[in-house]
Amino acid sequence: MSAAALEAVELARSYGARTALAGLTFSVDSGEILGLLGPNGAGKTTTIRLLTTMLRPSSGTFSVAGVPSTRPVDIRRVVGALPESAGYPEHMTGLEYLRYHGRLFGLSRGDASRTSERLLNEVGLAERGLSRIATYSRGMRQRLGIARALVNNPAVVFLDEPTLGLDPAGQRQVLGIVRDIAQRRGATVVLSTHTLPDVEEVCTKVLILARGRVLSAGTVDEVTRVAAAPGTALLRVPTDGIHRAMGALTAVPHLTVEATEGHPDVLRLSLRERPDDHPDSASTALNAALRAVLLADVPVRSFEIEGSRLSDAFLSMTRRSER
Ligand SMILES: Nc1ncnc2c1ncn2[C@@H]1O[C@H](COP(=O)(O)OP(=O)(O)OP(=O)(O)O)[C@@H](O)[C@H]1O
Repeated sequence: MSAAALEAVELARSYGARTALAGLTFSVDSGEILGLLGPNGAGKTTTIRLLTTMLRPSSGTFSVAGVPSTRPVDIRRVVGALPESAGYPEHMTGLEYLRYHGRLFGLSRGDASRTSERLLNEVGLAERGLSRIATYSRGMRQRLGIARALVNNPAVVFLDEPTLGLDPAGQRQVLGIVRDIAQRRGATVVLSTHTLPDVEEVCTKVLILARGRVLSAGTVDEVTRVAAAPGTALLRVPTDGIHRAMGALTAVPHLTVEATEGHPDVLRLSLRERPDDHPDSASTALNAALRAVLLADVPVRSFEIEGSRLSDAFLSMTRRSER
């Protein structure tokens, strides 16, 4: 059995004729935080539901902490999950809620109480453990949901959009907890989100899905470098040189030149087609563009290559997958 905390091999799921997930293969180690990204309908929730055994795969296998997917009851013992829209019993206190879930996992009364108090502390709810959940804010509910997902001391924790709808302070708190889960507990976290800055901030790895397929996987740096790599650039020249610059750029192959709204001195250069997806080919075309403008004696005020952030990578890859 593999040493990875979480491993999937050719995992697929269809709903009738619709393929929600096709051939998902990846692995993550203990203590890693994997960002699961993708536009609506990409297959993120399906992935989480498969890996937490709420859904059966149409084909493929996976393992969690060495437990194979053929043993779903045992998998449930080693995973924890915060679903996308978790509901809570409003009349219970946070402490009662966690104790109840501890008991469901077979903890003794004493252990369930001790574990619940420790978890309330871990998610910053120690002061509010005796208040009814009805009085909790959205951020407090999310943190309680994360505490619940940790009740069985899982090897892998799945969090579906944990920062959705939280204010910046609430987001910070949740991301701090996510980091602690990985660093202090040594657990693996799978974080499904649309919030790219969250991923850049806490994730060690990223998996980008679109239409049920993997578009890219690797560290944040790798994904950003390969996908977003210099695909567009902003060129600033004196306003009276703009037509000359445009004329010079028409000779550069694979390049689209557009004006930018509200900035008469700025042109956006992008690659019309890519002979291959190698980042160097994009750099070569943009370098040729810059050279052409300089050879036409147009003074270049600035030349900024875009695409060094994960959000650019995400947009460029998901846009390409729509074609
Ligand atoms: N129960 C179902 N029956 C039929 N089709 C489904 C079902 N659940 C999901 N799908 C389809 O499977 C695909 C993947 O959906 P999924 O919910 O996994 O995407 P997602 O990435 O989580 O999207 P979102 O970001 O909107 O939550 C979509 O095309 C969706 O319409």
